Amino acid sequence: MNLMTGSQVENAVHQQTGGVENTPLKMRGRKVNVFYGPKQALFGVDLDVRQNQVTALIGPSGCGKSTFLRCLNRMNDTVDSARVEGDITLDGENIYDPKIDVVELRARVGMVFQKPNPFPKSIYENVAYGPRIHGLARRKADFDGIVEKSLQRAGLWSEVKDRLHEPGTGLSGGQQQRLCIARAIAVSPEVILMDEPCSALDPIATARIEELIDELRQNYTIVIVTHSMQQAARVSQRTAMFHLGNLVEEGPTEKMFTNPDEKRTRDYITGRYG
Ligand SMILES: Nc1ncnc2c1ncn2[C@@H]1O[C@H](COP(=O)(O)OP(=O)(O)OP(=O)(O)O)[C@@H](O)[C@H]1O
Repeated sequence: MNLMTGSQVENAVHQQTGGVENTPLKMRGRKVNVFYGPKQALFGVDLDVRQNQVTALIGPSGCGKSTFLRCLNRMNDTVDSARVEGDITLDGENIYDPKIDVVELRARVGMVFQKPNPFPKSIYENVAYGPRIHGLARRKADFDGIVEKSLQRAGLWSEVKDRLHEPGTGLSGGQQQRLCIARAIAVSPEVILMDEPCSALDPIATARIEELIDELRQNYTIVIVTHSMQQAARVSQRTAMFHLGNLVEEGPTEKMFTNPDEKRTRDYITGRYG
């Protein structure tokens, strides 16, 4: 884990381009409990996610960050032993309501994983695949437009525009991760969930993704799990601290990193445990 001194945290927070304006609520979790078989992994988590902000989920390994993230687009449905209780809404609508179409939900709430995982297809097809299965385009020109716009937004277009029909797996790790971000963007999501998106990347590729996250929040709402305190401080406007399946506290990132209410948060961000 990366540790920060107090002044490093303050520098990172102050380098942010955006403020902590109170944008509208996008997603809301209330009394969220998650069980894997008999083992409870989350205990009554209440957390709001605000539109056009980056919310960072931090906390020691195994505290439930990824579990909470996966609740937000029902990825836990794919884990046989997982059971989710409580309320989670997207624009006020309960995403666990039986009438919700989960495939459509996952287009609205997209996900980028820890390890870049492009399909074994061309760069173009990696991006065009989602719009095709969701019926978002029919004519080639429309697909071409979506592919270009998504790659532009993911900051990859200029690097790949002359090799769109080469395999996505031939790109560097950082480029593959931006391709995965383009793939998520291609189906016009409202929220993008990122589970440690830089953990497999070198510092230069990481810096590029962090800049991109800051640009993306103009158009999307982002929730990111990270082990890097510098990253949370640099990219997020709000930070939520988890410990042993509980939400310890959440608030504006600047406050969380400079003057948290809870000792557990202070100890974690200053590297006293984790
Ligand atoms: N598929 C699963 N089956 C059983 N237990 C699980 C499963 N996924 C997670 N857990 C357990 O739930 C708890 C929370 O795990 P989770 O992965 O959400 O934590 P985390 O904070 O994201 O951890 P890390 O930082 O190490 O990724 C842990 O005790 C973990 O072992």
